[in-house]
Amino acid sequence: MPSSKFAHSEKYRYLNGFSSYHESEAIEGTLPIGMNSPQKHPYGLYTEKLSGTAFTAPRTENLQTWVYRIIPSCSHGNFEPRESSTYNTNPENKPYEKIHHIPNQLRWDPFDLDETVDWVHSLHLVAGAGDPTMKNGLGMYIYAAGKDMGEHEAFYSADGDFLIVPQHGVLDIRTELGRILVRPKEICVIPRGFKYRVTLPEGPVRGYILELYQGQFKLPELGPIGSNGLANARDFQVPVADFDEDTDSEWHILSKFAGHLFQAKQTHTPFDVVGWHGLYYPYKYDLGRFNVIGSTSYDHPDPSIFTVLTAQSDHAGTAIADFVIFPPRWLVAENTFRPPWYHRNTMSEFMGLIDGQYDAKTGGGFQPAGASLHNVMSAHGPDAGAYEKASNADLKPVKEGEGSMAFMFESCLMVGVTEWGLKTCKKVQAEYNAESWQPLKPHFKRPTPKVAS
Ligand SMILES: O=C(O)Cc1cc(O)ccc1O
Ligand SMILES: [Fe+2]
Repeated sequence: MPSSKFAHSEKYRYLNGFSSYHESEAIEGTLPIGMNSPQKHPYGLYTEKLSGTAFTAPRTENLQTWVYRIIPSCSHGNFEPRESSTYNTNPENKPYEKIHHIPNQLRWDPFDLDETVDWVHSLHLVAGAGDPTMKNGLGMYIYAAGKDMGEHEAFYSADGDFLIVPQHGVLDIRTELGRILVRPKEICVIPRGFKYRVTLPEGPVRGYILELYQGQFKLPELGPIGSNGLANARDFQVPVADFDEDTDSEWHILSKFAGHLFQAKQTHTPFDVVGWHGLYYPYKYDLGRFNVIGSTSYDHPDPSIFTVLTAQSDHAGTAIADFVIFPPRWLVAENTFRPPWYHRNTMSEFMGLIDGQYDAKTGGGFQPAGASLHNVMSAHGPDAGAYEKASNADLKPVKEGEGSMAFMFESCLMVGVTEWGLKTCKKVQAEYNAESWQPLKPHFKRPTPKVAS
């Protein structure tokens, strides 16, 4: 259930609605009426447009936002490379970052907190496919930070949309369009290009990110479910305009561009948008508001019923990235093996755990802040302990996963693991398969042949 702690507060105010046309003005009269680009703005603001899709994208896909700001974004010094020998999140950039494509099931112990770095330097690419320069594929990151970004620093990614899944700690994200506070069991999407500054009001943070190099996240179709259910559009929250007037200080704009870090200086804050309107914006969502649908008769349905957001490939029904959650829910299916079935999937499945336990794994090896990857056609399913438990369970209604939240980044692409993900982080569990599935015993009993009478 959604929790009351997610109530509104003064500093963070939101507009409700996914895919809605939104508008917000911090000073009344900022947004021109009946036009976008007045010759002279009444308050002396500059008009600027941020396009999230091609100008000519069909109306159903077209995303853009008009901002009215004190100084336009283009007023800055040249971008220079920063930390060019160490900062690399481009999965195709093989001379710097080796990518391993391996069919083994992989599982990681919880990733460490790192209090020495800020948001920008906290990003570790663990796995990915495709290439941001070709605008195809996705990257999966772990972030772990303990420092606020510099007081006069802002960051943006030109490479893709960030879907941020906090596991520990609170992110205070000041974006060009307004402020967002994100806590564990909430998520946030910062689309390509938006500048933001992350501070940590409650100390160290850790979590997961899916960076989508192509397309956009949408709500999944509901088909026969009807017009409500899963993540409901009105529960997505978009920040309201909130600006500073600062045209004196030196600001550093950090850009993640083709997986590398660049920096430019400017003498004004990028957080100077007095009003905006459009369809392209950052947003957050409280996973506690997800309306879970499940089997009320028999059998375990496909996990697609738990899809919060999907980014489709050009082939309808096949996702470059699905963001799927496993929230607390009632299990009532009769005469049914209730955990996930054993399976092999043409899609790759990267999983993380925000809190609690996941029903397919009893051995304690899949822990909050850890992860697993079951790549294209890599066989997986309940571990031996989970199999024993579920195949002998008394099938009364049970509340599964009270207090827990696992999630999956599912992709149609074969995912490569970075050198950091496979080796440097030192979290890969060598015995994952040996401990999980090799203990599975045969239970086969040949039926006694019928004797002809
Ligand atoms: O493998 C997993 O644990 C994820 C998963 C869950 C489920 O309920 C059905 C299929 C599936 O891949
Ligand atoms: Fe699976």
